[in-house]
Amino acid sequence: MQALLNEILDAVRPLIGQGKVADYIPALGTVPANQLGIAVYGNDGEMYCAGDAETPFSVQSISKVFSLVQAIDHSGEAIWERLGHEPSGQPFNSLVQLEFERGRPRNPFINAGALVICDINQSRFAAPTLSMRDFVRRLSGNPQIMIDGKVADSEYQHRARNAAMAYLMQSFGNFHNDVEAVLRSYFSHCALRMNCIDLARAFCFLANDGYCKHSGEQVLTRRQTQQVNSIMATSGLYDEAGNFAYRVGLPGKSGVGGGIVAVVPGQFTVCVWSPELNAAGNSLAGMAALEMLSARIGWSVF
Ligand SMILES: NC(=O)CC[C@H](N)C(=O)O
Repeated sequence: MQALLNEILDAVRPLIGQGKVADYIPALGTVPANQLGIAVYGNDGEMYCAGDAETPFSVQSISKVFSLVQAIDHSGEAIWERLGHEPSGQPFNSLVQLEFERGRPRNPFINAGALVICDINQSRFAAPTLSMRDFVRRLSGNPQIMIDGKVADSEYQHRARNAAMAYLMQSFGNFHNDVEAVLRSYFSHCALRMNCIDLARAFCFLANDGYCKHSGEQVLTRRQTQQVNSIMATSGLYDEAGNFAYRVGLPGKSGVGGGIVAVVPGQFTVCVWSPELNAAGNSLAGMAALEMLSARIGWSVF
């Protein structure tokens, strides 16, 4: 495995230069593009990593999985009255579908859906940002994980599009808390700084029937775990979810910080990171690395 990871990173490194680091959030635009890391964490507790696997980055939309899991844990099936679990076929920050569908987002992994999930959690937690930070610290086994205040502030300064979505949903009666407060929570989740090792560990319960070994927590039931993985498989990479299923064949979740996490149910979690994105907002070299890994090991769930 170790040799394979080194080989894959060498093979995909030449792709760096062909994508574009996200700069619509100015604090992300300054991240050096020339970085590439990968971590594979087995259910047996073995960790393999290569490249910049220990360099923290902004998890961005990968946090949408943690928010969804918190919402399922604390609000249960009722959350699906507020949003769906259908792929959107639209960019992650699209507004058009939201108006047509009367303020009910297609799924929890596009921005509108994640904002509704944060609104649901805002009603449940006295301190949503701290609850989230502590949740990921437990899941990853790393008590040093922090929220990058500069990134969160930068996102809040440039919140027009996310704010538009939230206010549109409020106009349809699908938003219950103060919009600005929920936006703050959402941005602080996105601004969590974690590295590939942290994320591979934090997602391991999704490869292990909902049980997180190192924290001793049954995070989700077996059935809920299958459901979250199914939404990752159909919607985790926005309008590129089909391409990801075709090329990688695993439940996955990406973020505009350049991270992608993928789950091999019953076996492994993988996190790959490289900041340059393709046109859909997914890590360009990261996709290629996961495709090679899944092809070489025959990991597709399909
Ligand atoms: N796809 C992403 O990672 C988007 C998250 C980002 N914080 C946003 O709201 O635009």
